[in-house]
Amino acid sequence: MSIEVNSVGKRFGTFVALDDVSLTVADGRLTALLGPSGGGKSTLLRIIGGLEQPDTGTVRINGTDATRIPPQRRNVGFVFQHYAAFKHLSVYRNVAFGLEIRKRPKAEIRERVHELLALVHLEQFADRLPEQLSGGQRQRMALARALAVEPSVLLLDEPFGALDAQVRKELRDWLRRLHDEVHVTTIFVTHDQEEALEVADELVVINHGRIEQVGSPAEVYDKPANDFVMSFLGPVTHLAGRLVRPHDLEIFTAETPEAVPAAVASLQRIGFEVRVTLDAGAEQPWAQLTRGQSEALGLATGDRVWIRAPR
Ligand SMILES: Nc1ncnc2c1ncn2[C@@H]1O[C@H](COP(=O)(O)OP(=O)(O)OP(=O)(O)O)[C@@H](O)[C@H]1O
Repeated sequence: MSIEVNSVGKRFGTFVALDDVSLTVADGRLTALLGPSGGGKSTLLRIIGGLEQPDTGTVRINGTDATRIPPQRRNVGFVFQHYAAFKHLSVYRNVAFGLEIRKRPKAEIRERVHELLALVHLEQFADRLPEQLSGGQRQRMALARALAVEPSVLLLDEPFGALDAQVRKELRDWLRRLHDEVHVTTIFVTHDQEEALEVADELVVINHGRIEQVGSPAEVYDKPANDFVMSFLGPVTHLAGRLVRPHDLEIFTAETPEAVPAAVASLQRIGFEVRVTLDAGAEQPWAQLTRGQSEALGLATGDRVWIRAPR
């Protein structure tokens, strides 16, 4: 189902959490709300889900004005960072819960729950209690539970936020594949640019209660609307007063048109990359090279080089 947010404003006291936010999410998309902490991502997600009321503006779900409809009647599924499972119920019963309270036939529930547990790769854990699962498995159970009642919209608020880096990475891949199978319109909140770039069809960059840019991961990364988006989406450095991606900065060992002279201040090897800090007088930009590039240039500390930002 499509979602239309129209001129939504929200204040907490005098603090403006959302300032005239408008956004359209197309049916079946996986959209990331990305931005720094406190920017208003969760507030926007909660307004879409009906957990929070906007002061101004409207939310339409599949063309219908849902602004005053309570969350339980919006047909949305939620997953939060700290998922509140029923501790005394098995994984199976946790996933079945929404169907049981809707008084669906037992056989239908059994079939649906097994289907969902297979989808999230938790079939063999059906009889365990939530506390007997790892953090990543618990979040997968949370997703199965949210999907059980066939929501039109899935809202995820930092669903992998509390997990370690390795598990987060696995769950990202998994969420992407799950979405390719299920196609439910999904909005997820993250402050992690890599997570957003990797998983989402569309990014919505939010800062200080405003949308800075909406676009595909490639558009937002390659054509940032402003310096904020550019800095937030990846590392940046300064050359000739401009923001430049360190991996776009070109280094030459001979004088080159449009390149400015600099000295190699330091070389630092970090995994597969080499960071070259340069001294260009007023500015100290840094470049990110592969080991191969660095070796081909034969750079050493103190060398005189010429550096250029891409056009
Ligand atoms: N119920 C509330 N009462 C008062 N202030 C609130 C309330 N909810 C949110 N805020 C404030 O609104 C701002 C936006 O919060 P929100 O949770 O939407 O940001 P966020 O971008 O999701 O950040 P985070 O990633 O840290 O959750 C924050 O400054 C927050 O302190």
